[in-house]
Amino acid sequence: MIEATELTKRYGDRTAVDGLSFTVRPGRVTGFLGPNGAGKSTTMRLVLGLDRPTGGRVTVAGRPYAELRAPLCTVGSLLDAGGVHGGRSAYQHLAALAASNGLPRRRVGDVLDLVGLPPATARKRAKGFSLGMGQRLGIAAALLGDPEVLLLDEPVNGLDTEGVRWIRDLMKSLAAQGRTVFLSSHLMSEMELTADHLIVIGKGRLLADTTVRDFIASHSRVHTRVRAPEAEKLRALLEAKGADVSLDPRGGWRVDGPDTAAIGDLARDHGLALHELAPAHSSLEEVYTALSQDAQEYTAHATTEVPR
Ligand SMILES: Nc1ncnc2c1ncn2[C@@H]1O[C@H](COP(=O)(O)OP(=O)(O)OP(=O)(O)O)[C@@H](O)[C@H]1O
Repeated sequence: MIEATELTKRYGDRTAVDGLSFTVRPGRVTGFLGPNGAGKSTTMRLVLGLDRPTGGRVTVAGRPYAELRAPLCTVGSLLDAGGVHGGRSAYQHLAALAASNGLPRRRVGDVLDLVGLPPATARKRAKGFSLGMGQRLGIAAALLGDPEVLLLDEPVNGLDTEGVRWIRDLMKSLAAQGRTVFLSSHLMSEMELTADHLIVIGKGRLLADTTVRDFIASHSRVHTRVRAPEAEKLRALLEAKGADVSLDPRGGWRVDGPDTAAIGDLARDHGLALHELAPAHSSLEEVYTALSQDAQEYTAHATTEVPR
C-alpha cells in the first residue's frame, strides 16, 4: 500500500505537487495519469525518498521510504530504464544489485526468467540492449527483492506492441498475486486496458481517484454513431435540431445532442435510410482530455515542444 497525505513539493515558487492525498491499494493495477508537468514523476520520487516533501507525507507499506528496513524487498521501482552501467551485462548488473542488498544470487536467475531475458542475452553488455530489453532489465531489477509494492514511471514508453502487451500482462499478474502496482502513463487507451483504478492529477492536484469503469461512466457523454447513404441531408436535419455533428474517425458521423431514438425517428420522418445507428461512450482518452484541459499547463515550453 502507498499512502500520501497532503503531499506537497515546491521548487522555488513553483508548486509541483499540491496537497495530494491518495491511497494505492494492493491486488489491483492503479494507473497514475496527468498531463505533462502535472507532477507524476515528482510524486513518484517523493514516494521513493529521492526527494523530500515540502509538506505532508507519503508512506510505503506503512513507513516513509527512508525508514524501510529492506527497501528493495518492500518496493521495486522503474523510474528511468537508462540507469544501467552500459559496460555491464544484465546478469552482472542484477548480481551486483543483489549482493549490495543482501539478496540471494539465485534471485537473479528467477527475475531474468520472469522478464523473459534468455541467459545468452543476459550475459551480453547492456550497452547493446534495445529499448524493450532495457525495459525488461529495469523491471527485473525492480522485482529482484520480490517486493509487495511496484512503482513504474511510464513503463510502456517507446515499446512495440508486443512489449506493451507483455508489460500489461505482467502488471496484471503481479497485482493478481496481491501486490500493489502503481504505474504512470500518458497512454489513456493503454490504461483503459491495463488499470483497474485511476488516480488522475493536474497541476499537482488530485482530479479523480476512482475505478476506470466509474471514471468513464461518470465523466463520459453518450453520443451516437451514424452511417447513412444520404449523410449530408441527415446532417443538415440534425443540425437544424441543434445537434452537434462531426466526422467519426472510425467512419460515419458522430452525433452529440439528440439520443439514438430521436435520430432514428428523424431519419424515418424524412424517408432517409440508416446503415448504422449506435450509441457510444466517449473513450477514456476523451474523458481525460476534457478533464485535464483546465489543468494543462501551457508554459513557454509548450509552444516549442510537442506534448507527449
Ligand atoms: N528538480 C526540479 N526543479 C524545478 N522544477 C521541477 C523539478 N522537478 C520537476 N519540476 C517541475 O515540477 C512540475 C512537475 O514535474 P513532473 O516531472 O513531476 O511532472 P510529470 O507529470 O511527471 O510530467 P512529465 O510526464 O512531463 O515528466 C513541472 O512544472 C516541472 O517543471
